[in-house]
Amino acid sequence: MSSMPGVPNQKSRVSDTPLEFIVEYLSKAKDIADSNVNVPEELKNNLQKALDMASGLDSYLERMTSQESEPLSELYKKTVCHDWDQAYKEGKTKFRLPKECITGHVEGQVLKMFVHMCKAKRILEIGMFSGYGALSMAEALPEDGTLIACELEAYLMEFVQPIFDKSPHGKKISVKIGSAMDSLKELAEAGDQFDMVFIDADKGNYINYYKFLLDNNLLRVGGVICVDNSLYKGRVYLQDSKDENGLALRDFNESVSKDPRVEQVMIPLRDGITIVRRLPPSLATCTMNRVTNDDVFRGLRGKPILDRLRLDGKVAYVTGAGQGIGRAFAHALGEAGAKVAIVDMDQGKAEAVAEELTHKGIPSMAFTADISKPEDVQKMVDAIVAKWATVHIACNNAGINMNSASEETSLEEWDKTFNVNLRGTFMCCQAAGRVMLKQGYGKIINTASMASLIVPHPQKQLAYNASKVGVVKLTQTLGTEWIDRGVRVNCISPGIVDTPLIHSECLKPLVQRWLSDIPAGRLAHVTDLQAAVVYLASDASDYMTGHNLVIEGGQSLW
Ligand SMILES: C[S@@+](CC[C@H](N)C(=O)[O-])C[C@H]1O[C@@H](n2cnc3c(N)ncnc32)[C@H](O)[C@@H]1O
Repeated sequence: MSSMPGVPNQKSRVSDTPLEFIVEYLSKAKDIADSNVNVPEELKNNLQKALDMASGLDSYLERMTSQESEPLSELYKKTVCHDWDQAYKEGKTKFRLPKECITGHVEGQVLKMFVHMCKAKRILEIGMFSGYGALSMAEALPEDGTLIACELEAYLMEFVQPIFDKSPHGKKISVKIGSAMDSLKELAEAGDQFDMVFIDADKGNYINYYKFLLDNNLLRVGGVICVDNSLYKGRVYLQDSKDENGLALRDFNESVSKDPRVEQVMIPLRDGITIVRRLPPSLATCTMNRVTNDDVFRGLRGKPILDRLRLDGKVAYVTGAGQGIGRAFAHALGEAGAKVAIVDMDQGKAEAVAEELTHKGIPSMAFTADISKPEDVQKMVDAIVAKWATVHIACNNAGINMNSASEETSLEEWDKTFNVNLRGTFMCCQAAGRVMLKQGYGKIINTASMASLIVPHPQKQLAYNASKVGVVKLTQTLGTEWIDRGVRVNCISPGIVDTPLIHSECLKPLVQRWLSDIPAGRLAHVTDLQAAVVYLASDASDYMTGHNLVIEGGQSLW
């Protein structure tokens, strides 16, 4: 943080960290050395170097750390400028609150990083004070994330709320006023659980908070507790220390270091911050507690269910990925960890979507192909194998739909539709399938349609409907023929998807008609289909093959 007029900087606001003490002692030693002619120059020089080294560290950390947000900066300023002694004298606070206990810029950023790194969605803070740590962590929470802050002093709520209200992240925070232990009991009673907890309240109770969190499952397995002040002014390791809080923290640190339920590391940041991670239950405790230690308990191959949906290291392609469903599939596969080749007839669109993925840090490539042409299909698979050595996931999504009354459907329209929708999909299955059969592993996901089950109306689309029934039969046949060689083939049948085109004036009556046929009361969004493609592409669906996964808001049931 750059120092603001009238606002003390980090150096003057923190006066009790081990580093600050070292600076103070070095400074005193240097003064004594300088005033004594008998002290050798070399000793004075070394003292100066040690002093420079120690005193420059905090401000360097400040400068090299990302700037805080405007609301955090305002919160900091408001906190350090507030007369806390006066608030105490006027009976607004039960205790005298020292402004130095604010978490502050660097530590706030560290907490924010932890939230990002452990992808926390639910956070508990014990000891909020003026809300700097709470708002820092809330900034890193996703939109639907929540932070519950426990705070003894009701006055702090009115102090901080106006700034929480100014921040777009303030609404994620709810404050529980009262003794933190009472709040913890309430949360445990309600069966609440947290991904991350920040303990920063009365030091004597740290051990009680910690034990209660673990004994009552308030911290999920794999979750972390960040403990502030774990170095407590250095008192935890100075043998002659009599400081009550220092001794409490020393006992606390000892207890944590002996607790087999966790692993921990102490970081010498400011007054010390310990990161404690709750470990999965050990085999020994499983046997003791008569737990059935099988794949269900441990997760297949040790992976919890959401990890089994990950596609890390997988190579995928999606045809028709330049827009609509294909684009949504490509993003979903990439977000789940796969490298994705964006295949489309339109080079510009393929490149634009590949660029979107690159922007999100997903390895991708653009490839132009007309999947009704055998040579294009083979070149597509060859190009992907040349770049990424293999294909694990083939998403054959490209398709066309032309409307005409059946008695007027031309052979040209019929052939064109079948050439893309069925013949093209078959050629893609075959070209990708050959690579997959050779390596004994593959996931093919074809895009069929709800039209494979019902006859969508009132529009007339015979060739499309018939071609999509063909895609389902193609899927069922390949799915059963190839499964014993590690290749699963499934298809997704979307209902009517909401696209910009559908909103044109002339299609309005048609949309009204469709809506009355859909139990879900709305058209499908491309995002409704994303989880399905990830599931079918992942190892979680290994026992599923030849399946037609229908996602149509219930339309085919009416
Ligand atoms: C070190 S400050 C917290 C700083 C804060 N985490 C931040 O980010 O700036 C400690 C806070 O804990 C609160 N506190 C102390 N004892 C408490 C208790 N038993 N229950 C709840 N809050 C408590 C104090 O009122 C004070 O606001």
